Parts: sequence; C-alpha cells; structure tokens
Amino acid sequence: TDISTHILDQRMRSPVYNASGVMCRETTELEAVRHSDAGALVSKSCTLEARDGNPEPRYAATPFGSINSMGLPNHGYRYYLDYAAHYDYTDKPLFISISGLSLADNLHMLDAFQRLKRPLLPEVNLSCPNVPGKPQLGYSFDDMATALTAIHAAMDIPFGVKLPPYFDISHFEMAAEIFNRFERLKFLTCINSIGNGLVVDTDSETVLIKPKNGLGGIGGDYVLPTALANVNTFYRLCPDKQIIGCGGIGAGEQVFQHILCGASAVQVGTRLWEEGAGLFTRLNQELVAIMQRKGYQCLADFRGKLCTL
Ligand SMILES: CC(C)(C)CCc1c(C(=O)O)[nH]c(=O)[nH]c1=O
Repeated sequence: TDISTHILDQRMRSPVYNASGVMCRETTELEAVRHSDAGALVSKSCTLEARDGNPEPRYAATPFGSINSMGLPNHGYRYYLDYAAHYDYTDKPLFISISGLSLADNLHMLDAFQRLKRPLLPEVNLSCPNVPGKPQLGYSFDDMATALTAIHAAMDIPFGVKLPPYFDISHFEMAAEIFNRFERLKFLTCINSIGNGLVVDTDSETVLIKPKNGLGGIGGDYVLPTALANVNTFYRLCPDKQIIGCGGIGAGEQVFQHILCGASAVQVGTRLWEEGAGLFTRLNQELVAIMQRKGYQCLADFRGKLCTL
C-alpha cells in the first residue's frame, strides 16, 4: 500500500504534515516534524520582524477542537530563511508560510526566499491582516487580486496560498477566477481556521482566551465539513492547481476524506497540538488500514473520486 504523493515534482513519503502555526515556530519544533513520520513540514507564518504575539492564554483546546488568537508570534523571516538555507531538501519538502503585515513586506520576504535558489515551497497566508478596518486579504477580493498580481509578477518560483474558509458559492467562484489567472500559483491550502469564533466556559462564565474579548480562530472537528467543501469546490474550479487539505483531521478517516475530495496532501493543526508528533505515525497507519480494507493500492486510486448523488 503506497501512501506517497507529490506536491509539484517533490515527493512526500506520507501525504500528512503539520499545519502552519503548530509545532513550527522554533527550529527544534521544525526538526521534530522533520524527524517524525510527517511527509513534509511548514514553518510558522513569518513577518518581517520578530513578534511576541498576543497575551496568553491565546490557545485553548475545547471538547471538539480548539480556539486561538496567537497574533502571529514568530522569530521574523530571517530566522526561517536561515533554516531554509541549511535545510536538506532530499529528506522531505519544506514549505515556508509567509504572512507579511503589508504587500511590501510580503514581496520583500518572498524575494529573499526565492534568492536562496532552494526548492522551498512558499505558502502565502491570505488571512494576513489587510488595512485596518478592511476584511482580511482572503475576503477582500479586489485587494487579493492586486496582491496576487504583484506577487506573481515578482515570483519566478512556484508558490501557493493558505486560504480562509469560504461559505458563499459566489465567493468560491470569485476566488477561483482570481487564482486561475496566475500560472505559478500552483497550490491552494484549504482551509485556515474559521475566524472569530467564541468558546465560553459555563462554570466560570468566562471566555477561554485573553485576546479579542475571547474571539479566535476555530479548528478541529467543528471545521471538517467546511474544510471538505473548500477542498472539493476548489478542486473542481481550479483543475490546474493542487489542493492541500487542512481542517478537522484527527484520524486516518479524515485524511481519506480530504484526499477523496481532491487533496494532494493534508495538514493537521489542532490534533497535532494536542497529540504531538507521534500523530503522524498513527494517521499513516490508519490511512493504510482504510486503503487495504477498500482495496486501494495508492492515493491516485481514489483522489478526487468523491461520488455525488
Ligand atoms: C490571524 C492572523 C494573526 C492574522 C494570521 C496568523 C494566524 C493565526 C495567529 O497567529 O493568530 N492563527 C490562525 O489560526 N491562523 C492564522 O493564519
């Protein structure tokens, strides 16, 4: 049973790896993912300068997932640039998440990474903050088109984007129309956390996290249906791009479902935060067991073959 996959021409022995933001801010964490059974690794979204992020508590596990308002804590792009400069690319693919506070910052960082002349894979976080008072880039279609036009013009290496969840069919169509303009935009990672949820503790009658009056991105079991809808819809609307699934993965079954919906690889956030890097070994084993039960030899036997009624 072969669970290997490729993103562009880069082979992954397993289709499963970490989601940006989890187990990837420190080089020690990146190395833990690299030494695990994950098929790749992605770094914490970086900004031009290092950031402490928001006051704690800023992450909380909940009965069916998690809530977070980390506030982009990271060591600044140079720290991840150094990791990418010395990385052994024959091992497993390295994705670099970029979340500049402005288009100029994104262009500066992306240029620095492409000047390394290494096969790293940039993942531009479109949940990055836009001008205050405007929706995030991923929800401001004109600004998103402007930013991607500038990024595509500046990038001569392939890159991807990390997308917020969409819910309205017209938004899927408008977003896909924009992404399909850009040939070197080669992969779409769907989805980021579902924004600005609120989790309340009944006994204390209090929110769980300190920032933003307790509002934060929701991950975990709660988001699986939305994640699968985004994976499958962009899989159908953007046939020239690969889809990386993210959201609601806690067992091999959800890895299977994401790939059935069209994902070429999948990322795990909440479950990885809660379980640690041994998770990848478990998910790989559970995926193999499902494939064996169904008689599939490789991921291509079922990728994108979701049946409709
Ligand atoms: C939400 C932002 C702080 C604007 C970007 C970083 C980010 C964070 C974060 O650092 O709070 N959390 C997420 O679940 N997704 C993200 O993309």
